[in-house]
Amino acid sequence: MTYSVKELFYTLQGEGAHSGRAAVFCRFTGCNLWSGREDDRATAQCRFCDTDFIGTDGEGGGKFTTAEDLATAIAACWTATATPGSGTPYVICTGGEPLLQVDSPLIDALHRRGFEIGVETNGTQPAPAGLDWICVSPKAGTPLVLTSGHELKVVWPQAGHDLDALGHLDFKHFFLQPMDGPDRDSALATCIATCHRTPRWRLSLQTHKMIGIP
Ligand SMILES: C[S@@+](CC[C@H](N)C(=O)[O-])C[C@H]1O[C@@H](n2cnc3c(N)ncnc32)[C@H](O)[C@@H]1O
Ligand SMILES: Nc1nc2[nH]cc(C(=O)O)c2c(=O)[nH]1
Ligand code: SF4
Ligand SMILES: [Mg+2]
Repeated sequence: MTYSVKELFYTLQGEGAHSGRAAVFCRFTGCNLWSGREDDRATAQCRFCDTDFIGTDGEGGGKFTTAEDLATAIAACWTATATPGSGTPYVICTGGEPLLQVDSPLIDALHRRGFEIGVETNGTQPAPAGLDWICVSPKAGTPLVLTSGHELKVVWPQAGHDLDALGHLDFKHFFLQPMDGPDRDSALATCIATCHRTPRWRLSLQTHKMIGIP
C-alpha cells in the first residue's frame, strides 16, 4: 500500500478532549466528501472544510511506499525528549479523510515505535482495529458508519443534524465546535447557548488558530 501524505508536523492538538497535548499530525491526502478544489465546494457533500488536503507538497509530505517508511518519518517528527516519564508519543492521523488510508500495517508499525494513535474522521468509513483514540466529526447528509468511539465532535451549527440523536451515540465525550468561516461569531454564540441548554455537549475551540500554531 502506498500512502499519500499532504504534510507531517509536530504541534499541540488544538481541539477536543486532548487539547493541548503534543502530537505529530499526519495529514493524509484526499477526502471522500470533497475533492478539495474550491470550484467543487458548493456541490460537495462537506462544504465548510477549513483544510488544504490536495497533493503531497506540504512540509514532510510525500508518497510513502511502505508502512515502515511512513512510521519512520512520523517518528522523526516526535522531537520530545525520550526520558522516562516525558510522555507517550502521540500521532494524530487526519486529512482529508485518514480512514481511506490508515491500515493495520501502519497501526502496527506506529505501535512498535511506541506511539499512541488518534484519528480525526468524518465517520463514513469503518475503522481498522487497534486505534487508541477515535474522534468522529459527522457530516450532515452522509452515512455515519462509526457510531461509537472516544469523542464525537460536531461542527456546529450544521443544518440537517439531529443533535439529540447524535448525543445518544456511544461516545465518551461530546463536543460542539463552532464552524469557522464568515459566520464564526454567530456559530460561537450558538454553541455556547446550546452547551448551556444541553450540558451533555461541551465547547471545543480550535485553540491552534487562536495562538497561531499549525
Ligand atoms: C479537516 S477535518 C479532517 C478529518 C476528517 N475528514 C473529518 O472531517 O473529521 C479535521 C477536523 O476539522 C473540523 N473542521 C473542518 N472544517 C471546519 C470548520 N470550518 N470549522 C470548524 N471545524 C472544522 C472537522 O469537522 C474535523 O473535526
Ligand atoms: N493544532 C491542530 N489541531 C488540530 N486538531 C485537528 C486538526 C485537523 O486538522 O484535523 C488540527 C490541526 O490542523 N491543528
Ligand atoms: S470530511 Fe473532513 S477533510 Fe473532508 S471535506 Fe469535510 S472537513 Fe474536510
Ligand atoms: Mg485543522
